[in-house]
Amino acid sequence: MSLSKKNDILEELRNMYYVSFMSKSWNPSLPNKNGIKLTVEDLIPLILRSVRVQLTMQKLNRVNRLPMLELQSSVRSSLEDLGHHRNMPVIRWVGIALCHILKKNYKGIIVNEESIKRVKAKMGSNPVIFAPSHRSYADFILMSFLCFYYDIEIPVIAAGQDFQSMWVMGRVLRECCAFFIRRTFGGDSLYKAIIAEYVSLLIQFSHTALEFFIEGTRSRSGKSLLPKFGLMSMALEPYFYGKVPDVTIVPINITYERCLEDSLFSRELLGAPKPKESTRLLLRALQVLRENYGRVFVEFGEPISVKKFNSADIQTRDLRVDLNQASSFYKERRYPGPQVSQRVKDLSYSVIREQNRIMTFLPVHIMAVSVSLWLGFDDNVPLEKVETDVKYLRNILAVLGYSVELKDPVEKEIIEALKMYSRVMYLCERERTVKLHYGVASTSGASDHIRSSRLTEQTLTEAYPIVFLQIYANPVCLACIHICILNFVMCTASKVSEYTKDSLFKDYSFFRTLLQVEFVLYMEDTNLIKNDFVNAIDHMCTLNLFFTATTDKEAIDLSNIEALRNRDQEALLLGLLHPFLTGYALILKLIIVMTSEVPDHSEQELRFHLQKKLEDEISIGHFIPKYVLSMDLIINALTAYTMMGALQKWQKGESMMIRPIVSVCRSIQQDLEIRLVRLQYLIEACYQRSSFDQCRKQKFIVCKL
Ligand SMILES: CCCCCCCCCCCCCCCC(=O)SCCNC(=O)CCNC(=O)[C@H](O)C(C)(C)COP(=O)(O)OP(=O)(O)OC[C@H]1O[C@@H](n2cnc3c(N)ncnc32)[C@H](O)[C@@H]1OP(=O)(O)O
Ligand SMILES: O=C(CO)COP(=O)(O)O
Repeated sequence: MSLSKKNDILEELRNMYYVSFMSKSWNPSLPNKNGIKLTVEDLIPLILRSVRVQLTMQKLNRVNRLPMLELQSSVRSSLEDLGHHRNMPVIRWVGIALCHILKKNYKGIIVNEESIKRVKAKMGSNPVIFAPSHRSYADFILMSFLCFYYDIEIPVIAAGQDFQSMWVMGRVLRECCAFFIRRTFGGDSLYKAIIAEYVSLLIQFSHTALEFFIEGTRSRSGKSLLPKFGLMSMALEPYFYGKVPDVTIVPINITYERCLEDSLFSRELLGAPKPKESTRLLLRALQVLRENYGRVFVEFGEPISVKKFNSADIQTRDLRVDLNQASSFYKERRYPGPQVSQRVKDLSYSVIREQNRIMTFLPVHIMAVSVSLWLGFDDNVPLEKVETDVKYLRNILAVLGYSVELKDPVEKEIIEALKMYSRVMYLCERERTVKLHYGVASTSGASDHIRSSRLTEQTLTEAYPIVFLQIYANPVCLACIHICILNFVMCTASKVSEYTKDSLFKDYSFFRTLLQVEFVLYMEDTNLIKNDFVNAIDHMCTLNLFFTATTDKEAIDLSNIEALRNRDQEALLLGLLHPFLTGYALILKLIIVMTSEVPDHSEQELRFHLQKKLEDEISIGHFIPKYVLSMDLIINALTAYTMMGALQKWQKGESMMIRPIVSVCRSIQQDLEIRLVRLQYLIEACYQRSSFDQCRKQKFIVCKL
């Protein structure tokens, strides 16, 4: 439970006139006092004259025979098109509309003020990057709104180009400090040079913060996504060129009690395409936003000084180069180079870790874990069972150091949360059980959208509420991932008592590697991996799961193993991994079968093929969580298997092709499957013992993988 001072800014706004709040006289603090106000008009001449853009234009002129004047005017016009403005009257008007929308749809916007104060105290002497988590469109709106509220200059924000084409809104966003970038730069060297220079100049000379979403897109699954390195690398270039003394990166976490896009995300995970950004859709969405979206929690993380981060390594001094060498650096494309690239990677993963460390947990996250797990056995989950699980998980999250907003009596909180999600789950008062509403997929205002998925109507009907719930359970999996892996390894080992610290570490590392994409687990820092392992063991000692503390650092104490086992907690932790490991094992099996007939597939085609095949597996009646149908899980598994050398990818024309390396696939399969059968057996045993007796029980069939 967090002791920090939390302020509900909506409570204050409710007692104010929006117009007077938004028209207050405003003297914001400047993230970088050495900088100046910069908009696109100031930047255009600097970018045109820059060594980088000049050299790129000269090359295009030489190689492609494009006239210099034409190139210059194309740079100017694309900059006029993509660049940001800071139009205070527009920001204030947008703010007035926002006050109304936020007040209408949210119960509270709860901000850890201490965390903002800490960040403000560290700001001022060098460039600042705001790096929020990205789970909703509401993220960037809230960020700018909070900056206004807490008197911090509005940040300049990197927005995807798709927003630019929105009628009127594209213009409005630009006036509110957004600049637009393509989602991917491909081989367009001039475009890349323009954006790199734009970002570099902002970092060097702007007095405001640069904000961007390091994940590059909203996570549909509630978990983090792998970081993108492109923008981070550009933003840190001035530091590595010695043009700025330091850069401060501020990781930020925004947690929603109910995410505006949860229905949409559930449909997208089941294979429906993302609707294109448009003002018409936005207005329609605003009209239908009549539900209660609960509270939002905002936490600013510990600011990361890039200089300090780097000085942890003795070679850092070599990484920074003399400004006078810039021209030869651009010519020879020596930035970033392998060492800087590694540092950018390390930093980017650290940002995601910090965003996750400061997550807030709400009743819905915790109860979603319990309901999702037991729904695999029965359509009715006893309220009493959910309550016990919620108490266990609350304790686990608190031991892991997370902020948990869940008071006693727990039952009351669960019932309140159920009301907020009444579209997908409800309390059956008579039986005192939690049930799901099936069939909501096509009645939730977008039947055509979900039908564009390739799955059958029946599958969609059944899978939609489960995928919806899993989006809320997923942050808990992310938070508990290290103890989940250790618990899984211990529970499913053939001879637990024979484990040494080394052999345990080996198995932990194997499953960490398998889940590295799913849970953004960094694999390139051996110290970090060891630390995570040791901390997980400590946490398990505190939770009385398997281990007791020992004075010998290299040993683990397994002497008391049976006495320590708490089967209910074990089952919950196993349940957290169940959908992922089942999905990964099935995907591997299906790939081997499919590719024995046709060895090469395009990645795109393979994803949809796999989703259809997984649907068949589910329909045969095996005990398989329906979340395995999630496109996010399928894509993550394919990426992880590629990283592990089980799949080989290559470009063929426009398509990315995939082929399995069967021997590697089989060896992973062996390690995975035997343990999975044990996992399912253990969860079932827990189900049989627990308080489900009053409910109808279905025959449990262990999934044949
Ligand atoms: C009062 C209230 C008012 C309210 C008022 C409302 C406010 C209203 C504001 C609106 C605001 C809207 C806000 C929308 C929010 C989005 O739209 S979020 C989506 C847009 N933002 C982002 O995507 C940011 C993160 N993305 C990136 O960083 C991506 O890398 C990029 C830059 C988009 C490019 O992506 P990509 O082409 O897929 O490439 P990627 O793999 O990342 O790598 C690109 C380059 O990085 C290099 N690279 C790769 N790895 C490394 C490494 N480790 N180290 C260094 N370099 C590396 C590669 O070498 C490559 O370079 P080249 O080889 O091409 O030279
Ligand atoms: O990233 C975005 C900015 O909010 C929007 O695009 P996505 O739909 O890819 O999340």
